[in-house]
Amino acid sequence: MAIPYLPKFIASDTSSMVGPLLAPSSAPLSPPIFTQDDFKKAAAYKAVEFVHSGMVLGLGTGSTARHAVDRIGDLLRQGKLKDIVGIPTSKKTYDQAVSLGIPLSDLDSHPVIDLAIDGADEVDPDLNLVKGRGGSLLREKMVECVCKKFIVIVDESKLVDFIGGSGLAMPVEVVPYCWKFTAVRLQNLFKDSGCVGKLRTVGENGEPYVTDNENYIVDLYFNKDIGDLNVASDRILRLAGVVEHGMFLDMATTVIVAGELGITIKDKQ
Ligand SMILES: O=C(CO)[C@H](O)[C@H](O)COP(=O)(O)O
Repeated sequence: MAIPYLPKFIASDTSSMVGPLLAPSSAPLSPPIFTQDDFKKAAAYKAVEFVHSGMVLGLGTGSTARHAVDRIGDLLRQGKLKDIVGIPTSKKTYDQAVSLGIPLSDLDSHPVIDLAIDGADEVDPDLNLVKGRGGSLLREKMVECVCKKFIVIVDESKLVDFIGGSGLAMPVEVVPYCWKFTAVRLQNLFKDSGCVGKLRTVGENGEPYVTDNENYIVDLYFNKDIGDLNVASDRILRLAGVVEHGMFLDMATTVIVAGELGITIKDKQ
């Protein structure tokens, strides 16, 4: 279902609108120009329409999910949502939610989640995802695999023909112990797909990126389709030293895509 009225979903905050949308009505008509962040926000706001008072909510991580968490905070403050409990998927989201006054809990106290809203790095035609380029894949997967509904929010640049199809990383969280050994073993699993594994680093000195769980991330790059994703998933998870990978297979129940043509809602068949 394509809804060709993107501005409708971001109309409550016109500060993010750019170009002719802010121009006076007497200005010459020209096509509105939206930024990628406008699309992220539009998808996020649409997803928050599915949030109801009393829900236990999985709160995603990343620049798209951030808009959804902000919106939930706004609605709580305005009294339009009540009795929400948020389960954050990262320390960053925890901090954001605390700053917005969103009541928080964890999976020990709330093992079943009504709805999770999160971004993704890739979405394939079957709604399989790559997540974790923001580094939070483990907690995201723990939260999102126990939710009744999982809404993924993306701008249209995240749509791919096959997982790995963006040419960007498929992250794997590994224990720091002998990570090089694990990276080589991961790479060897997908030799036929030209797989290259690189340790994710930060800063000028190339220090390893450390996840919220004190692990490292090996980013896998493929130069072609890796085939059966469930087989690939099993092979990765069988390697000692691997904690979790960023393929979220058969988990999304709905994907909301925002782009030049408006918002599209895709439901898992
Ligand atoms: O998986 C994630 C973090 O681990 C993010 O949801 C994913 O990287 C998308 O991020 P963004 O919305 O900033 O593009």
